[in-house]
Amino acid sequence: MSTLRVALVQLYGRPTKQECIANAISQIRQAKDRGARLIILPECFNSPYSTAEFGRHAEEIPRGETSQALAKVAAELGVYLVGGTYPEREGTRLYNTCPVFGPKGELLCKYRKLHLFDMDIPGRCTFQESAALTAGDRLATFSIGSLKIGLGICWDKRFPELAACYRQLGCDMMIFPSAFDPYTGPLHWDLLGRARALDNQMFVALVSPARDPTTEYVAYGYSLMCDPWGRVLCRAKEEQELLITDIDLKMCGEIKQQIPILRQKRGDIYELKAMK
Ligand SMILES: O=C(O)CCC(=O)C(=O)O
Repeated sequence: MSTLRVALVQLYGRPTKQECIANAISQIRQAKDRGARLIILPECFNSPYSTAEFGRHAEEIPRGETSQALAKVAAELGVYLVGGTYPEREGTRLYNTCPVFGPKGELLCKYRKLHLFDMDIPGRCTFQESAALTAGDRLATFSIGSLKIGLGICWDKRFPELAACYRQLGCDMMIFPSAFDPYTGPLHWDLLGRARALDNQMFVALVSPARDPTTEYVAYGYSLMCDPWGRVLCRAKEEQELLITDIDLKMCGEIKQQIPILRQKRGDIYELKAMK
């Protein structure tokens, strides 16, 4: 496999969970029709992005209705499906979780957001995910052929150590289902995606909900894919959009030869270690 066709599915929220799922599935089918093998949904795609709503929308993963619907469509279409994120319930705890389904509908892995989004920019954006959610406690990867992919969620991309740990584990791509806001979006979205890609010489996909000014939390939009050179390969606008891109996997090996920074790390002076 030297190229991989990837779909970044930027979705509007819908009034009910069932309508959100139906909208996602219709876009997933279109992505498959356009040849995508890896399909990625945005953060919190089946629920309003609101600490007051997470509990009402939460479900067990993979037993809940969203996971069942995604597993079914992944198996029917034979695709790799990164199920964006949705609120997960386990016992009394809630998590912001990204499940990944394989082409047989199997759950390949699930990742729970490690760094919770607690931001306070007065008059611009205040959000306290930690008031409702528990943070995850481990990394998660899956592979498509020889391509190893690491998962993070939105705020996680602000932590360069996380992407660097995935790099150490051999990942050549990171996927961040995300939902930046219209204040930090223009300032940091591209920059963080490009920086994580360039630092680690990997592809980086950021997938956002579409922008809807009528919702309590307004998402930025502008889903994008960066290549290992730190270039933006493709970028959505603000509306719902299905973004399809072919990534050239040879690029990962080439840049590592040409700019061999990963081999030049000074393990005798500093060290980075993934604990789990
Ligand atoms: O990092 C930001 O500016 C926004 C983060 C966010 O929206 C999230 O983690 O869901």
